[in-house]
Amino acid sequence: MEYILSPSILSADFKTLGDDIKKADAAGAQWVHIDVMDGDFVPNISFGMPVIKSIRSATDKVFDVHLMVEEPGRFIDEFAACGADYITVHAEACTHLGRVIQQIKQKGCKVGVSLNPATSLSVLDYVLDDLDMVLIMSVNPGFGGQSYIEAMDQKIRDLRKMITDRGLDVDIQVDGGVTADNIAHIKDCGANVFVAGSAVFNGDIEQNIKNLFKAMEV
Ligand SMILES: O=C(CO)[C@H](O)[C@H](O)COP(=O)(O)O
Ligand SMILES: [Fe+2]
Repeated sequence: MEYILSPSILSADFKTLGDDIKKADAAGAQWVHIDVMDGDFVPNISFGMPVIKSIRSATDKVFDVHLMVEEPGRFIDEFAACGADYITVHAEACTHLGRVIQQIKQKGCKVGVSLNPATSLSVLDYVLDDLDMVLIMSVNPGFGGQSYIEAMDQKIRDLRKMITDRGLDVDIQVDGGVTADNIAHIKDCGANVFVAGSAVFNGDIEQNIKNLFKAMEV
């Protein structure tokens, strides 16, 4: 299984965003996690397509776009056009989740579905076979710098079992409160894609990434 670090630029310094991304890239982080917030699905607003389009020139690493947006099906064409490789939508935000999954696939992007901490895995029952990735939110979405919710350990274990039992190859991404202190434990629970915002961008980016990879023991 491939283990991937996806630094969340929500915690980067926006005045030197391109440089911060280049540092994360040079330190070996495989993906770039891009948090889009609409002020409706979550109580915060971040940034949108023009910023994504602009930073596309800073790196050729995978753009992992996490849409915290109500009815994201309205914007899939635009996010695909500005350089997203993965587009992840929240199950809670989609009236017609199956249709949005197909929209993302039709654009040639990898597709992820995200679940808030209180959302049951059962919403995946009839769509899991169509997915490249499931994003388990380990904080309530909207802000960086929150603490990992321990109850998500069992949810990750249950999801890994569900994927294995069905003989599927679906990545499990964990987002929220991931640090060098808990990343090995989250990996043991069954996750293989790790989002880290404050644990990457607060302080020395290269050293933080080294510490996360070392703790992950890749
Ligand atoms: O989706 C998110 C928030 O809704 C962010 O990706 C996440 O919170 C990362 O920040 P941190 O690692 O500091 O918790
Ligand atoms: Fe995120």
